[in-house]
Amino acid sequence: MEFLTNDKLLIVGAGGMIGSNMVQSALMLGLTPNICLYDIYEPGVHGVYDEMQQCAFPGANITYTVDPEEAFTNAKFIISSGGAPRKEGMTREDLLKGNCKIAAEFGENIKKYCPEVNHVVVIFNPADVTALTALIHSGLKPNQLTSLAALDSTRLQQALAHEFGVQQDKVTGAHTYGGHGEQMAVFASQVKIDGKPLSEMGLSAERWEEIKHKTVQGGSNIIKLRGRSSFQSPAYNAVKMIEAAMGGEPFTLPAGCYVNDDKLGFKNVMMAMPTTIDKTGVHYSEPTGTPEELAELQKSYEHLCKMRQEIIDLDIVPSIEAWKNDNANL
Ligand SMILES: NC(=O)c1ccc[n+]([C@@H]2O[C@H](COP(=O)([O-])OP(=O)(O)OC[C@H]3O[C@@H](n4cnc5c(N)ncnc54)[C@H](O)[C@@H]3O)[C@@H](O)[C@H]2O)c1
Repeated sequence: MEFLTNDKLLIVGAGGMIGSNMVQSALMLGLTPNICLYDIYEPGVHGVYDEMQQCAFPGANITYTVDPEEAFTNAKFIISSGGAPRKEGMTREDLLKGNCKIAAEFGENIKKYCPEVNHVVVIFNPADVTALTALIHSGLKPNQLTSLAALDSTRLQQALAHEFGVQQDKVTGAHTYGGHGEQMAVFASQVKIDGKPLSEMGLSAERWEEIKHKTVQGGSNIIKLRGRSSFQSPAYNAVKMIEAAMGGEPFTLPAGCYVNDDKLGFKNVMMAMPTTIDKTGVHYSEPTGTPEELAELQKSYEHLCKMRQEIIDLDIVPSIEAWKNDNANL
């Protein structure tokens, strides 16, 4: 089997639903034969390892461990879903304290065992804040660490495709920016349906509000339908992000990235932006939208700043002025 690279890919949380699906997706897409599965729960990760071996992927060199040193050493690419998922009735923000503590340790493991890592994707929620925590503690450059935010956009794309009865990939520019939570900013002005601007499709303002609501509640809806948090779509999209960082097809759905930009007025946050991930890391551009959309984005940014303050108050990360002591790249 042909692989994109031979570099070591570490999957953190590999015993869980997203993690185990990522291992399988990475092998099916031929990313690398060298995949290490890491989790704190031995029977779970052991079971996933056995299953993956029993798939008998040609050329695969899969290992598993519950020892962070063994896991992180020599890792060149990392994806982490290693944290608690939300249950019915919970928001992503409800996971903040526990998962941000895990994110701080995750960042420290990177700094200690694999400072030479190329790219890291953080999935566990609230992903913008866990990713920010991991970035501060890891010492990595901002373009080396992204968070999974794309599902909000693919949910919007799905809803619009259903609305107009078109194939999903005929809906373009369906993007959400800002936080990956209840306060995300859903943008309509760049959307095209089979090449035609959404504004010319006769969609009522009321119907658009319903579609927006459906997009924001997309993750909760999966929990209602399946009795658990989504796992196939996050697994696939996170693997596509890391594939892009390995030099495969660039990833162009919005990713969460570090933004500290005087011109845009967004300072010291991780948030979804118009982005491209390629072999050189993540690159963002300025979001284009109507004044109303940009005002929504501003609100979403302010919500992220509030959550950032919570992790500062909890002493999970230092105050912003002191971030440089942990990470000279910030
Ligand atoms: N960003 C997104 O779009 C998105 C989408 C869906 C789910 N999620 C989030 O992804 C995370 C994982 O979801 P899941 O469904 O795979 O959950 P899961 O419970 O099935 O798996 C999580 C795994 O992480 C492991 N784990 C816990 N703490 C760990 C640590 N400190 N180090 C290593 N491993 C650890 C657990 O043992 C478990 O095996 C959740 O936080 C969920 O909310 C994010």
